[in-house]
Amino acid sequence: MVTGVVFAVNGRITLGEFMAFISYNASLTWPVRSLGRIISDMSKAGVSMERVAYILEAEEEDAAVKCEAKSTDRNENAENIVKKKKAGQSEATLDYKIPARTAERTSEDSENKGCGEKQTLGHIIGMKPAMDGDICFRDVSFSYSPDHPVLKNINFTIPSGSTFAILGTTGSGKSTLVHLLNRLYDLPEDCGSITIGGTDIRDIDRQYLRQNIGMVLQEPFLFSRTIRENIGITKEKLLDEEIRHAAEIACVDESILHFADGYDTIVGERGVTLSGGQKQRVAIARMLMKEAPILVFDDSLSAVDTETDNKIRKELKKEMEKATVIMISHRITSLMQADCIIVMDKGVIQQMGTHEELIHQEGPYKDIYEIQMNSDIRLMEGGAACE
Ligand SMILES: Nc1ncnc2c1ncn2[C@@H]1O[C@H](COP(=O)(O)OP(=O)(O)OP(=O)(O)O)[C@@H](O)[C@H]1O
Repeated sequence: MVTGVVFAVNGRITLGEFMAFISYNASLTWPVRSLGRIISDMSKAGVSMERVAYILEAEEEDAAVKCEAKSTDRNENAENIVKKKKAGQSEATLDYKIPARTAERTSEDSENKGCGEKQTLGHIIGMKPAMDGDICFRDVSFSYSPDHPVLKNINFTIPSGSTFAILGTTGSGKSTLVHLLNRLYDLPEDCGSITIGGTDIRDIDRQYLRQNIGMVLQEPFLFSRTIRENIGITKEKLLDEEIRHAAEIACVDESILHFADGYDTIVGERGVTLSGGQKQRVAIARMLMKEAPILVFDDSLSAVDTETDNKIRKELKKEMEKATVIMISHRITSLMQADCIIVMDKGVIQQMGTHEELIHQEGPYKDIYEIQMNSDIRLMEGGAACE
C-alpha cells in the first residue's frame, strides 16, 4: 500500500490504478485468509458426517414381531394373543405358553455375541406382562466375542421390592448383567434365561421392558437443554412440582437453585458445565420421573460424597418403597444395606449374602470392607489433624 502511494504520488501509476489495486487486494485477502478456516471446518464436518452416518447406518433393533415363528405351536399362540387382544384382554393376563424358540439370528451382531455356540432368537411376540415380579437369572452365560466369556453360569433371584447389590472387580461383568436385563444385548437361546415375574425377557416387548427399567449409568448423558427439560425428558407435560420433587430426592435441588437461571439453566457447552456428581444426581432425578418398578444404579453415585450418597439412598428408599432396586457399586457403604449382595470376579459369583453374613466370611467382601473402613478411618484422622 505504501509503495502504491509512493508510485501514485510520483506519477508512475494513476490514482485509478492505485484504487483498483487496493480493491482487488482486499477482495483477495479475505478469501485466502478464510481458506485455512474452511479447511479446518471441512475436516470437522467430515468427522461429524462419519458420526451421523454411523447412527443412520446402525442396524435397527429387531422389532418384537419381526421373526416369523417356525413352529405351528408358536403361530397358534400368536393367533390366540391377537384374538384375545381384539377381545380387549390385556397381555398380562393372557394364558400364553412360551413355545420352543427356533428362529435363527440373522444379524451380524448376533453372530458375534453369545456364549460361544450357534444362537437362536426367540422374541417372537412382544409381551407386556406386569413388571413387578421377581427377577431371575438362570444359568446365564454371555460373551461379546466367542473367545472371551464375560459371564459364566450366573444364578440368582431378586425378589420383587428388594434391593440387590453387585460388587466386584473391574471388568468382572457387573454392567453386562444389567445390559442383558434391559436387552441392550439379547441373551442367546442356549445361554440360560432371565425372567421377570416368570416371563422370559426375550418375549417381552423391548420398548415396554425399557420403559419399566429406570437406569442411571456412571457417566450419564445430559442433553444440551435446560435442567428442567433434562429431568422431565420422559414426561410429555413438565410439571414444576414433580421436577423439583425428583430433584430434592436426588439431593440436587439446592445446587440447581444456586445457578442464576435455576431450573432454566442450559446444560453443556452453551451453558453451565455440571460437575460429575451434579450430572449423576440430575440423571437420578430424571430416572425418578419415569416411576419404573425396576431401578438400576450402575455405579451412579461414584462421583457423590459418602454423606450425600447415604442421604440419596435413604430418600430413594422412602420414595420408591415398592421398586426392585439393583445397585452396582465399588463402595461398600453404598450397598451394605441391600437385602442381598453378590461379589463378582471374572464373570462368576464368588460370594452371595447380606452384609452381616459376608463380613463374617473369609473372602473378598471382608477384605474390601476392611480396606475401605481403614482408609475411611485414616481420612477422618487426617481431617481431624488438619483441624
Ligand atoms: N460392548 C462391548 N463389547 C465388547 N466387550 C465388552 C463390551 N462391554 C464390555 N465388554 C467387556 O466385557 C467385560 C465385562 O465388562 P463390564 O462392563 O460388564 O464390567 P464391569 O464389572 O461393569 O466393570 P467396571 O467395574 O469397570 O464398570 C470387560 O472385559 C469388558 O472389556
